[in-house]
This record gives sequence, C-alpha cells and structure tokens, in this order.
Amino acid sequence: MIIQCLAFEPYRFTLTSPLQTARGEIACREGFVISIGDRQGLVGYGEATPLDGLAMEPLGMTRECLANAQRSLVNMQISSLADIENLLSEYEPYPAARHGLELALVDLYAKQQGLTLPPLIIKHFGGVIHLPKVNAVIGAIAPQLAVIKAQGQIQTGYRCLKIKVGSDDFATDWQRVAAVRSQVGNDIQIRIDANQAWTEAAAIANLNKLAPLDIEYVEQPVPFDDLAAMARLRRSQPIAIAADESVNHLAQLQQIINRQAADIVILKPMVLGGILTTHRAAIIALDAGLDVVITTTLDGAIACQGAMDLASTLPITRACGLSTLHLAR
Ligand SMILES: O=C(O)CCC(=O)c1ccccc1C(=O)O
Repeated sequence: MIIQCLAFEPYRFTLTSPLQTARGEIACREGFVISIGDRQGLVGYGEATPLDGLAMEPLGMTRECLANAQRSLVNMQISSLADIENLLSEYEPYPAARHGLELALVDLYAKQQGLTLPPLIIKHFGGVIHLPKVNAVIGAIAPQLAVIKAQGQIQTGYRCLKIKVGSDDFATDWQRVAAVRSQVGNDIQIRIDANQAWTEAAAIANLNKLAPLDIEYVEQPVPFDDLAAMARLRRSQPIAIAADESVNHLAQLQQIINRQAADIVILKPMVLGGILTTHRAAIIALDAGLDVVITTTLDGAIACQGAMDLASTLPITRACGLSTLHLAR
C-alpha cells in the first residue's frame, strides 16, 4: 500500500473524577487522533496521548513529530509489518507519537487485508484470540470512599481491584486496603500500586503489614531506576513485585529480566511506543518466565481499543488494566 495522506486532530477530555496517585492526580488527558489514508480510500486510525510523569515526550513534541510525519510518510510504500517498524525508527525517542503513527498504519494495513487488528497480529505472530480479564481502579482516596467505590465495582462484575497507595501516610494506605478487603471478602483479587513512592526500607515494612490482606502483587513500590532494590524486595517480603515505570523500553525490560527484579511486568503501549513493540516486549517477558499485564495510560477510545486488541492476542492470565475508557467524560 502507498500512504496517500496523514492528518492529525488535537483532542482533550477530562476524567469523570480525577485519579489520585502517589505522583499527584490525573484530571484530564490531551493528545491527537491520527488518520492515515491510502490510495484506495481506506483510512487507519491511531492516537498519541502522552502522559506527564511517565517516560514520554511532551505534547508539543508529539505535535512536531506528527507534523514531520505528515511530510515524510506520504507516498511511502508499506508491504509488511516490518516496513511499518522500519519507517517509524526515527520516532523511537517519542513513544506517544510513535504509538499513534504505528497504530494508524497497522490499522490501515489490517483494513487492506479485510482484517481487524487481533487476527492480523495472530497471522503474523501466532497465538489465539481470547478476551482478557480486567481490573477496576481505586485511587488513593479516603478509606470510606474507597469502600463505596469497591462496592459499586464488585456489583458491576469486576473480580480484581487495583488500589493506589503511597500518597498519604501509610496508616491511611493500610486502612484503605484493609477496608476494601473486609468489604469485598476473600474471593476478590486485590493488587496495589505505589507508583514509586516508597524507599526500600519503607516498602519492606509496609508490604509486610499489607501481606495478611492477601495482595496479588504490588506495582512499582520503589523508584523506577532502583532495580537492585526491586530484586531484593522479591526476597525480603511476601508480596509479588510488578515493574511498571521501570519498563520504558526493551533494554530496560532486559535489565529487569537479567537482574530478576520483578515477578510481573506491566506493559503500556503508549509508553513503549506502540502495540508492535509491546507485543515484542510481552513475548520476551513471557519467554523469560515473567507474568505480563497490559494497561492503558488512561487513553482515549482508539488507544484503549488498540491495547485491548493487543492483549487479546497474548497468553495473559492476570487481569489487565484495560478498563479505563469509562473514566473519560
Ligand atoms: O492499571 C490500570 O488499571 C489502569 C492504568 C493506570 O492505573 C495508570 C494510568 C495512567 C498512568 C499510570 C497508571 C498506573 O498504572 O500507574
């Protein structure tokens, strides 16, 4: 196929209620919807929505990348997924822009073959399509509010809750998790996310106190670059360790594997620069014996669907963080 045109539109949405995390609150999301057309009139859609605080380029840089792509990608020929990856190599330092361009190109390439993304991915990489389980998210809110929120989520059918911790004093974190556990009973999975908030010593103390509440895993208990502490934490307290902010690109994933710094890796397509890169990361992690969880970065509809399509092609058993679109107003 030959790329005929590339357009991008800025868009912005607020969240129905801001998500409170240890790194502040996320209240709105801003990015670009990208459409790429071919000479037959087919159009593929992508989304580039960088998030402050994660390892992504700022929004202005995303815009520059897309404007550059408008000049450089038109009239280019694509005959394979490898061609798409080669065309986008210069965008590797700009993961949100790369994500949006890749998704639009892969979507267009799939449409040319009369396919949607999951069968296209399976045709190229193998696997079977399944519907991933998902978790609900509870921010670092007051324990009584967390209980009410959890009650609603369980009534809606969620069987796995992810609770944010690390933003208050630990007593409030513990109360939040304990109150939700006693509300939902023992059949519901609870995972927690500290978003890098703790020192190693605090993590050991806090996780030992939380362990009796039956915690599936803790995401990113310590700063992203302290893989040595992550590796030690796996042995110095009972809760499984998930790396999230520590996985910004494939080289970091390899470090985590080499240093045995996590039991689980959280892979975010917007952070890793696209669903193809994330597919590669997932296969590397699974082959190394790590569990994989795919999550959005609270994106819009196009990126959320892309992440879901990707997850549906991978042998993932744990609940994924893919149920976030309803947070958009
Ligand atoms: O994991 C989920 O369920 C949703 C994703 C999520 O919580 C998130 C969303 C945006 C930025 C960071 C995070 C995070 O996992 O820390």
